[in-house]
Amino acid sequence: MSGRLASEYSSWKKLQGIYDSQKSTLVLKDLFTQDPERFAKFSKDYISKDDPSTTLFLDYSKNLITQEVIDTLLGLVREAEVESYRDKMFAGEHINTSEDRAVLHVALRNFNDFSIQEAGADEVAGVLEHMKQFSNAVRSGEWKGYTGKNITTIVNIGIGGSDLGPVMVTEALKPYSKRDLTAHFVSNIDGTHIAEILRLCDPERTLFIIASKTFTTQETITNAESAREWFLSSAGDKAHVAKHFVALSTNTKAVTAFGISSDNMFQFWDWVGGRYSLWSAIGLSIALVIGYDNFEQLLKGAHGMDKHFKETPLENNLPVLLAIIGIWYNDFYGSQTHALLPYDQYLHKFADYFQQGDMESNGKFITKNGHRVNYETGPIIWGASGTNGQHSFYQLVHQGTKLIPADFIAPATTHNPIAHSKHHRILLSNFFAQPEALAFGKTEEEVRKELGPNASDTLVKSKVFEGNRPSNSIMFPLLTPSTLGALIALYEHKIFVQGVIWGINSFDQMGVELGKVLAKNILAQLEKPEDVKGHDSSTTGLIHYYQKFRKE
Ligand SMILES: O=P(O)(O)OC[C@H]1O[C@@H](O)[C@@H](O)[C@@H](O)[C@@H]1O
Repeated sequence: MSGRLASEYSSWKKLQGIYDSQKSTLVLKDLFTQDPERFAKFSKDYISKDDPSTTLFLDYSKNLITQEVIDTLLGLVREAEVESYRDKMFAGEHINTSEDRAVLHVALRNFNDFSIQEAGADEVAGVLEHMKQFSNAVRSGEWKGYTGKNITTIVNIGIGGSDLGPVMVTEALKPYSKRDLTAHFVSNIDGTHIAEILRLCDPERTLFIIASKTFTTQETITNAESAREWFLSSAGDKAHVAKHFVALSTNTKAVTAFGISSDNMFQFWDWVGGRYSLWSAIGLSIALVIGYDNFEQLLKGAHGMDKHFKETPLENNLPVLLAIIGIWYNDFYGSQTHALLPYDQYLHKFADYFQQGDMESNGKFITKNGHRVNYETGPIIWGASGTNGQHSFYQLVHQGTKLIPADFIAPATTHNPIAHSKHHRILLSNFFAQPEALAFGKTEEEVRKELGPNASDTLVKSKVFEGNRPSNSIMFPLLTPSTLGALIALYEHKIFVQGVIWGINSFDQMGVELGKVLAKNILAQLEKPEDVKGHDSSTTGLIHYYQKFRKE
């Protein structure tokens, strides 16, 4: 991050020039015809240096790029000093400047490879050991509830980064889960969420995991208090809380005040951002569900990608490539969104997860130096698992008026090869067909040929696919814990690279604060109409409407 606005870089200006002069010739059909080597040139294999069985394959040939575009985008990466910022992150420098904090999720999965000096980095192994002991004890049945029964249900209570990561990963790695241990996740303050989950729980066999970095988040603390009240209405004695409540937090004081002993607290540190915290104690529910060894594989998979990001030249660096291609569409083509489309049911929460990961990180208009950007920053992230999306929003992706770059993600093999893998072959045939159709479309001539001479012009036109809609394809042999770790770290570092180029701080989240403050003020005014003060007429009117129906 050089301190300048991205638009001031010479490579940015050059990119604008390339876009203006070459836009009409950047046509995928032609680019593929002109260069039979295009796929070989614009695809990369990732093989983990630590564990060669962990691999990913990235095909980025179906993008509106030439070697010149890529080279110029890489020039942007250099001008923005991304490598130096990356090294600062790994060294523990306080690159989260607004909060004066290091950004060290890489330290949580380091396994002694990188030397990191920040306070707390030397405590990571100890917390992992605590997580290992505890998860083994619960899974083996050695840890008993207050009536001497095994734990069969865990309920993670957390929100945002203290929820989405554990939810996504436990879903993604279900084939590795202990099937007789049920995991629930409560996040919403809406009492319906916890009420419906508690209906499924037996107080004698349920473990509540209160996950909150700050331990002050209103939703989490309120849900945790209601869970404790529900538990005590059966257990009676407060001493039993120790067997059924644990906390994952950086705030020992608040955890103890809640009534959870520090023995049952799993620590982490202020340099772990909420949306980067699944690798920390926040991952306890993951370790409980898939077992500690698999959790460690997840960390190791991410560590392999960290090494790749840190050590690989820019032109072969997968997170860098994803980042610059994203910038090309976001800042030059004017794309507003980016779709994540995993063709893997186990990854059905992947887009939700990176919606927070990306949008909370890069949804900012002020640079680290306090200037307003004069370009677009983070895209809107959305998506759903294939093939469901095809029967819903793909219509707009194919024939709508917007350019929506997309990442298609799929495993070559499945954990569920039912019907001799027939399902998986059909799934993959769609995974291959969609990016092809998006890229190459269907011409009027092709449609006419298909429909015959009697087809009306209108019908023919409605069936034309313009094509030239870009996508990346990411494949891997099987969705294993280490592959998932590498895949998540790939996107984390993509977000990092983009943030550095845009000159913003990807690691604070000031934008979520205002809503919290306003809601607290209003909460104090909800009882009586005469208390409702200081609002616009719309907000006042809405609160008065509520007050007509208000019940205890
Ligand atoms: O883990 P706690 O502190 O409860 O925070 C939960 C979430 O709160 C939100 O307001 C954001 O700041 C998120 O980044 C964070 O993950």
